[in-house]
Amino acid sequence: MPEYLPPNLDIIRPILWDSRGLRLLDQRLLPWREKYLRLRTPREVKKAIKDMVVRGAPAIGITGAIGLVLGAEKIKARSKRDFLAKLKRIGESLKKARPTAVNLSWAIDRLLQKANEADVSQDEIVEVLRAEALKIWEEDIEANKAMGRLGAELIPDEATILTHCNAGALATGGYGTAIGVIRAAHEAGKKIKVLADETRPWLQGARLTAWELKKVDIPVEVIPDVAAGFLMAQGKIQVIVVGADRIAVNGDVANKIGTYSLAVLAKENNIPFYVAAPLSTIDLATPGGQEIPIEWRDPKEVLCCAKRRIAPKGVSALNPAFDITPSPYISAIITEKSVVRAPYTKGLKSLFEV
Ligand SMILES: CSC[C@H]1O[C@H](OP(=O)(O)O)[C@H](O)[C@@H]1O
Repeated sequence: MPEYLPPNLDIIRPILWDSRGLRLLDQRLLPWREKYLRLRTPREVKKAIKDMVVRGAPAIGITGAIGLVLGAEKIKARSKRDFLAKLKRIGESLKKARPTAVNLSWAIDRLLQKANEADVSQDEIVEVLRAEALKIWEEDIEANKAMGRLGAELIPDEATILTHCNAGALATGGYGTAIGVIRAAHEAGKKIKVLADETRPWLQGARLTAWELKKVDIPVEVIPDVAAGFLMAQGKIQVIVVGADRIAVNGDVANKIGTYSLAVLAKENNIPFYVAAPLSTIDLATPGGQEIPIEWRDPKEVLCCAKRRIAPKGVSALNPAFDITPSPYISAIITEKSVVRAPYTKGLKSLFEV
């Protein structure tokens, strides 16, 4: 059974792919159980992304791309034109799984463009798409390691680093963006330790970041989200590094809900606030944060904790999954190419100049 995996696969593997389909580490069950779900169709992949079996901007981009390949393998078409039209419909449907992270639409559009450009037979297009999906995956791991190296230079030795949500190997193709910076600083011999916001309501920090950092032997403690400001004011945090789901061309950042509050508190306490993200998360077509679509999820995610309802029946909840941090609150954006500082529009655009 051939496996389709990048050569530089990380030790933490949320995504596995072989000729029988796609296997996803079910992140809803971590840290209690390490169980893989097998998916064979784009519909199953779309549901897995929507239900957050896999989550994190680059990881859902890679997963969406593989979902498109799974669909392409099964298309019955009368002509290449018919094949491409059916492929596009599958891609457009996958894009709708989650709206905020630009990586999902970016990855799907990259494969659709590759299919349209390929001057090969319909069967050969599937091979082209499979190769492109793997290339996206491999590029993401390399990008994480490159931004890790660049970001680690910003981390003081013996620093306590606060991070929010999970921007690690579980959220990417491997190694991580914000967690990649942390891993690189640790691997460079810096005696750092991490405070992980629990990140209500989905608890990506307490459940996923703590699980990841423990696996790679990086000291980590979980804190309630609401404790971050106090710990900053007490001088217990020297630097903050978070991931991103979409970065507008002016440097405004969409990231997990709670990020904006951290950025304002960081500025108030003169603590550097860094965003680590690959170029695939930068969306030059989005002028500013107000144009980024924010996903609102099921209120039940707020109203329940550990499968028990924590609010009285008849009381609902608001559950915005992301917020927008205006660029003036961001000290720098760490990418695989360079560390970009204000003025962000010029710096971010220059990353894409050939
Ligand atoms: C490296 S992208 C990680 C990014 O995605 C997370 O959101 P979710 O868990 O809902 O997919 C969060 O915003 C992280 O910063």
